[in-house]
Amino acid sequence: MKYIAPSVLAADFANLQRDVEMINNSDADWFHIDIMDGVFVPNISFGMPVLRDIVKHASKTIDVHLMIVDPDRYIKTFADLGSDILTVHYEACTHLHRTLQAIKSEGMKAGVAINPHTNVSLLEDVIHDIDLVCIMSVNPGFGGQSFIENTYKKVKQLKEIINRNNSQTMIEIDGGVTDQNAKQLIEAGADVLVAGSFVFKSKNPVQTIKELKSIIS
Ligand SMILES: O=C(CO)[C@@H](O)[C@H](O)COP(=O)(O)O
Repeated sequence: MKYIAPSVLAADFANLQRDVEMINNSDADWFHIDIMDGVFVPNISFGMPVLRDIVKHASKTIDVHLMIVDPDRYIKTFADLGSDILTVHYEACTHLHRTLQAIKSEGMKAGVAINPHTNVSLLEDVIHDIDLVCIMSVNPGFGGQSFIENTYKKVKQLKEIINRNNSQTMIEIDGGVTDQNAKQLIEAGADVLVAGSFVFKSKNPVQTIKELKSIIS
């Protein structure tokens, strides 16, 4: 099964309920929610009150991507808010294994995101503890950036690590995803594609999601 996760960062925040309902009524599989603190990344997105209200209306898996320093402080908070998957950045964790255990102990699936400069081999020793690796295909912090072509190589390398270790870890790609790279990413080994601008800036987001879904199915 392959998944499409529209990134709410690209939604119209003045019409957030409308955009949440659009995702509910589309072929999308997950809600991708970006939390940015202005420290780990040079941008601030939104925080807990907004996530709480998204969760109130969302009827699909809530996939939360924390772009924050010291994410351990907020694991329980994001569980209580209704996150199904909680992804922390490799670069923001001092004791990644402990963080992953803490996420799971709160009943969530544990994700690790890696920046474009971070080598996938760094995850091999904890691959069995990771439910999802989010490979950043742009530098995190902003929507609407261009896809970094080196991502295909990283997906293949990570897939090899996953297979070599008989792990069930899923691979998610985040940043610059369009109908031009979706197929190649899935062929390289990706399971989940996050798409923000490509969906929300299109004339018909429901149709765009449908098209992405048919490309990857
Ligand atoms: O995490 C991020 C950006 O840091 C992403 O989730 C973006 O929201 C993806 O947006 P597009 O590149 O698809 O516009």
